[in-house]
Amino acid sequence: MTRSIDVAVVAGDGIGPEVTAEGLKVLDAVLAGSGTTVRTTPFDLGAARWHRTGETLPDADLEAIRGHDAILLGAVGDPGVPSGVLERGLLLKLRFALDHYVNLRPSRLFPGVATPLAAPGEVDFVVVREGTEGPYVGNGGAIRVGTPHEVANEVSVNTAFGVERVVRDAFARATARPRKQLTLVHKHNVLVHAGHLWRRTVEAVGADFPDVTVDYVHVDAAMIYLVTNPSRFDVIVTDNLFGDIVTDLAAAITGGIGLAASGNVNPDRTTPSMFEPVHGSAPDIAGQGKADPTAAVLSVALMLEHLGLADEARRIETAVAADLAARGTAVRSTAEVGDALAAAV
Ligand SMILES: NC(=O)C1=CN([C@@H]2O[C@H](COP(=O)(O)OP(=O)(O)OC[C@H]3O[C@@H](n4cnc5c(N)ncnc54)[C@H](O)[C@@H]3O)[C@@H](O)[C@H]2O)C=CC1
Ligand SMILES: CC(C)CC(=O)C(=O)O
Ligand SMILES: [Mg+2]
Repeated sequence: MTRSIDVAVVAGDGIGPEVTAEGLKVLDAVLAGSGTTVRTTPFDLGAARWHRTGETLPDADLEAIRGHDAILLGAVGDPGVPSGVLERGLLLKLRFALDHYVNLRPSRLFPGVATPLAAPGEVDFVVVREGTEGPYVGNGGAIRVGTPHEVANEVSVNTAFGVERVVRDAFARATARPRKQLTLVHKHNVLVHAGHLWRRTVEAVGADFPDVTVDYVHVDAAMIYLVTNPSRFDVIVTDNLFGDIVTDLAAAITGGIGLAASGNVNPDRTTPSMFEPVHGSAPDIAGQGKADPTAAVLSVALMLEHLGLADEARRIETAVAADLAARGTAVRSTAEVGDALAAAV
């Protein structure tokens, strides 16, 4: 029986459209002849739309996106748009409105990939970053702006409901992995209110997962271990801000930000989940055909896995692994990498 999947595409800004084009190329190639067809709908959202109309994510677009099976996003953010307008008004609005409470960010050091680490060992962990709360909710404000007496607050919101559901998801992932180990990363020695909620929640939920070994690392020390002993991590669960920071370092130690994929997942499947590279719009290299599209391609694999197309996801990962192993020091354009991966799947 033929199956059809409907993907909303928000290519966005900077290198977003460049890497997304390669992701879609590989998506088409991997589904060719598979019995699954894909229909993609591009959404004109990002800096160009904002410049033209002043809009970031109007309700009509959000509702149209909601009707798809999944979303593929490139990146948003542009030097010509005030910082935060697109990041909050488009990207975070999508994550919050669609209740993407699990921000899934796998980190794996593929064979043959250069790492800045002296002794990496085997690196294969996943960060389960909370996606709808923390300091990113916009619970803040400023007074006396621009004066020497300015006061600016950005309050981190952590609800028992929100922490419990993401912690439970992280435990479920840990229990399904061979090592069955979960590390809570936080800063409960200082952030005692939020930190203790996270700690108590991990303790309580852990009782339902007796086969999972649990430990705790303060976020500052986690930065040490990610560099000195990343093999110690299997599943990391953490809040929205810490997870954002941890996963850029995780990318850097596993071959660079151009390889790091992510999923903004609604595990309850009441809304379409959204898949995107961990990186941003990289205005410093935009338009030069230099961006590595591998992160976007691996994000397509995460999307296929989420949609129940595990074989196709594995084929993409296998193609990426082979491509990375063969890369050496050759410099290839964005399209050359995409073409090679599309041919390989
Ligand atoms: N998910 C999203 O849409 C995100 C958007 N942003 C936005 O992107 C803009 C730029 O932010 P930055 O802090 O510079 O982060 P960035 O991730 O865009 O770039 C950081 C560094 O990584 C490099 N880089 C990024 N992606 C690459 C790729 N695929 N291949 C090779 N090199 C790559 C860039 O050239 C730059 O040197 C800002 O407007 C920011 O708010 C940042 C992070 C995530
Ligand atoms: C631009 C931020 C809202 C997002 C970000 O840096 C991320 O999700 O990694
Ligand atoms: Mg980030």
